[in-house]
Amino acid sequence: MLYHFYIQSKKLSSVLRSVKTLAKPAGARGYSSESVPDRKVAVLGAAGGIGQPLALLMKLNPLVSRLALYDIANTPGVAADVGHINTRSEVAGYMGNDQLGQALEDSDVVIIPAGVPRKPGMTRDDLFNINAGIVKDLCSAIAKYCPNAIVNMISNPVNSTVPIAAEVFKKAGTYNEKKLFGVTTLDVVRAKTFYAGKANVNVPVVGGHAGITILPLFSQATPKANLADEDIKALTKRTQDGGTEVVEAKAGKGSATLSMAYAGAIFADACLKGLNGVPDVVECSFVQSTVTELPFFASKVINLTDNVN
Ligand SMILES: NC(=O)C1=CN([C@@H]2O[C@H](COP(=O)(O)OP(=O)(O)OC[C@H]3O[C@@H](n4cnc5c(N)ncnc54)[C@H](O)[C@@H]3O)[C@@H](O)[C@H]2O)C=CC1
Ligand SMILES: O=C([O-])CC(=O)C(=O)O
Repeated sequence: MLYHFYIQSKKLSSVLRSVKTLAKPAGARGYSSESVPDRKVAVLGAAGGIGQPLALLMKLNPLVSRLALYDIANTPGVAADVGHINTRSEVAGYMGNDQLGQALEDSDVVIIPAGVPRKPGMTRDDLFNINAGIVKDLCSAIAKYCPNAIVNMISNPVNSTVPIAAEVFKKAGTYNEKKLFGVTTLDVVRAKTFYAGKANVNVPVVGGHAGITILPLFSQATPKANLADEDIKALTKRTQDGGTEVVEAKAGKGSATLSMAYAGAIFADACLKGLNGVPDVVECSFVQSTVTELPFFASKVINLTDNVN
C-alpha cells in the first residue's frame, strides 16, 4: 500500500515537472512572454486593509511579472498566501526598513497604501502628521532604489501626500511630474456606482480627494441621463461623503479597503497599460496640473502622460 502510494507520488511529481517545463516559455496563461513585457510592481503597506486585497488583485493581473509586497510587519504570511495563486507573477515579501531597497529595486510601478486610516469623527487631514512622515520616508527610498518608477499614492490625505512626494523627489533630483499620481479612482468608482450602479458608465471626477474638493462631473457622464439639479446635488454629496459613509459604517475599524483595493488595481492596470504603449488609456488622477491656478488638481489623464482636460 505504502509502496503503491510512493510510486503514485513519484509519477505525479514527474508529471508536474514536465508540466512546469512546458508552461515556462509561455509565461502568463493566455499571453506569450514576447507580447507582454516583464513588469515589476511593488506594494508598500501590503499587509494592511487595502494592501492585502490589492496584493491579491495585482497577483491576478497578467501584466505583472514580479510582485513585491513590503510592509513593516506581517508580509511573509501575505506573500506566502498570495504566492500560492497560479498566475503569471512571482511574489516576494519584504519586511522592515532593511528590506525596503530590495523590494523597490527594478520596480516599474510602486503603489503606496501605507499609513493610518481614519476613525469616525476624523477628517483625512487628521492623518497628516503620521502619514506625511511615512510617505516622506518611502518616497526617499523610491528616489534611491527605483527613481524611474511610476508612483501611485493612495495614503491620505492624498491632497497633501502627493505634493510631499513631489518635494521629496525634487530634493533628490528624480522628480518627473508625469510619473506621480494621487489615486482618486475610488471617487470615480463611487460616482459611477451612485450614478447608475453599472459597470459601463463613465463619470469624470476632478479636483482633489477630500470632502468638497471631490468634484464629480455628472453633466459629463455617459450615457447621458438628463438629471434634475437636485439629483445632481444629491449624487455629488454622496460621492463627496463616500469615504465618511464607509468610515462610519465600519465604526472604528478603519476606512474603505476592499473598494479601494479594486480602485487601486484599476489605476495600476492603467499605468501598466500606459507603460506597455496601449493607446488612449484615460483615468482621472490627482497630478501636477496647469488646469487651474492650483499646483495639483485631479483631472483626466491620457496614457498617463498628457493632461486632456
Ligand atoms: N486614496 C484613497 O481613495 C483612499 C486612501 N486610503 C488611505 O490608505 C491608507 C491605508 O489604509 P488601510 O490599508 O485601511 O490602513 P491599514 O492600517 O489597514 O494598513 C496600513 C498598512 O501600512 C503599514 N505601514 C505603516 N507604516 C509603514 C511604513 N513606514 N512602510 C510600509 N508600511 C507601513 C501598516 O503596517 C499597515 O499594514 C490610509 O492612509 C487611508 O486613509 C483609504 C481609502 C481610500
Ligand atoms: O475616507 C477615508 O478616510 C478613506 C478614503 O479616502 C476614501 O474612502 O475615499
